[in-house]
Amino acid sequence: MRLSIIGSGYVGTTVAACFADLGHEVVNIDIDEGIVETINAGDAPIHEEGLDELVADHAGPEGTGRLRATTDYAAVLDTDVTFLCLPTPQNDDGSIDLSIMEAGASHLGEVLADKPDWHTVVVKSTVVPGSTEDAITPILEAESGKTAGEAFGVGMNPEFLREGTAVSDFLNPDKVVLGADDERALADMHEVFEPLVSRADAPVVETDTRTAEMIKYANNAFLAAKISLINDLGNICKEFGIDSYEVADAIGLDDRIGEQFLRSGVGWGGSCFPKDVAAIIAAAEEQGYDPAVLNAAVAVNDRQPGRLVDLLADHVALDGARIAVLGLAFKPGTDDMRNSRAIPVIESLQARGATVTAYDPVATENARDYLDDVTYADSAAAALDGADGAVVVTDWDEFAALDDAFDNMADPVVVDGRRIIERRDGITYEGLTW
Ligand SMILES: NC(=O)C1=CN([C@@H]2O[C@H](COP(=O)(O)OP(=O)(O)OC[C@H]3O[C@@H](n4cnc5c(N)ncnc54)[C@H](O)[C@@H]3O)[C@@H](O)[C@H]2O)C=CC1
Ligand SMILES: O=C(O)[C@H]1O[C@H](OP(=O)(O)OP(=O)(O)OC[C@H]2O[C@@H](n3ccc(=O)[nH]c3=O)[C@H](O)[C@@H]2O)[C@H](O)[C@@H](O)[C@@H]1O
Repeated sequence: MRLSIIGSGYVGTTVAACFADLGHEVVNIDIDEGIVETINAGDAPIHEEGLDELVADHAGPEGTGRLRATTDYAAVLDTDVTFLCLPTPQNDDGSIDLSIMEAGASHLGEVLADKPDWHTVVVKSTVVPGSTEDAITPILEAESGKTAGEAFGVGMNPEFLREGTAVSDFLNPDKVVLGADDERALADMHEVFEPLVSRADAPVVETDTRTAEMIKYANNAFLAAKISLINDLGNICKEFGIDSYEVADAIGLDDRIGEQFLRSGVGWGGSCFPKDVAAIIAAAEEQGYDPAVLNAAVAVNDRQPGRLVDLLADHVALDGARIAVLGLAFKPGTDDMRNSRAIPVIESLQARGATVTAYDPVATENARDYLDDVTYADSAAAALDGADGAVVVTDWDEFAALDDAFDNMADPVVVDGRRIIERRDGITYEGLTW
């Protein structure tokens, strides 16, 4: 099929490259000319394992030609289905900010006015229940002068990929959720996903758009709350001198609990859990419901960075100290700094008079946009050299291999927020929840 993917960020680029790999003809539309040029040169605009290869295979000079990028929305006219993969950030009060989606829908609607035949528009961005029906569809209708269900169809297809493993998550989904209030839109979505579903043998959940929207929030809120619960329990373990990872390993054997997402530590960050939990809380409150568990999940998450710094302060006088921060990205495998726990950790260290030398294998450039007065080291060993203490914020594998580097610290105190460093002789080691 011929697909247009609007937005070439983490989701849009991954989805576009994977659909091209599955045999579709795909055009990526983004307002950022740099991103468009990068894709057309055969390179991935973001750091994701396997993405460079896919973009090179299909958009590069030697590629199949099944993937290209443009800034021109008119490219939609030569396609059958459009996916909206635009950002859905939060307002100051935590509620969803749909303005970018609305702007995208408006451009798309203008173009659809000139489309002679049927077209299906699929909302892939994470949007609160009712957004597709009440906000996006009316804009498409107003700008195109056409009626949804007659000239074009609208569907909602939430995305569950994780950053760092985006390509493999997209190609091996646990489920594919197809939300539509229109039979033809649903049929188009089935046709788009057919090569993926048959290859991955993934279950398909067919539902209406509102339920599809809610499934996405329920999925993220459940996972975020699961981490906050294990963090809460981990904090209790720490008070008792118990290793929360031993406890987590045991409870994870209960199928009803499951072993995944039980890694306690400095908490959840990233571009989605924080904003999505905030958005569904705000949406629930707007309906007059107080989501007590989700509010508690946020409260526990907000406390973990401060607990990490407090633990370091138990061993190191922070005022005037130089602290090494290992890891900046919100999780390993990505250069994404959005809502990284490194931000509150570093700000708290600085507020307490410490200076910070930080190291991350890939996120340093992005970190410069989020943090002030940080010195960036070229390696973990260089960050640790002469430091008065260290905290671990991201569980990059390479930190597990550190050994002699700790010997060069002025004071070898290591507070681990991710359980990646092994206890060893010669260092004072504290785990956040163990
Ligand atoms: N990042 C992730 O792992 C996941 C994100 N999501 C959801 O997917 C949506 C997109 O997220 P990301 O891909 O992370 O966003 P992103 O910020 O990485 O990328 C968005 C892209 O849209 C472009 N853009 C902005 N306005 C535009 C416009 N009017 N027309 C065309 N392009 C425009 C930007 O230049 C950027 O390249 C959000 O709703 C997010 O919650 C869902 C699952 C996973
Ligand atoms: O909606 C989204 O954008 C995505 O949000 C998350 O994916 P992502 O944010 O990329 O990363 P995760 O692997 O879920 O990690 C999120 C945060 O939780 C933390 N985490 C994760 C697992 C765990 O056991 N403990 C823990 O603290 C990570 O360090 C990270 O800061 C979801 O896992 C995806 O299914 C979803 O599509």
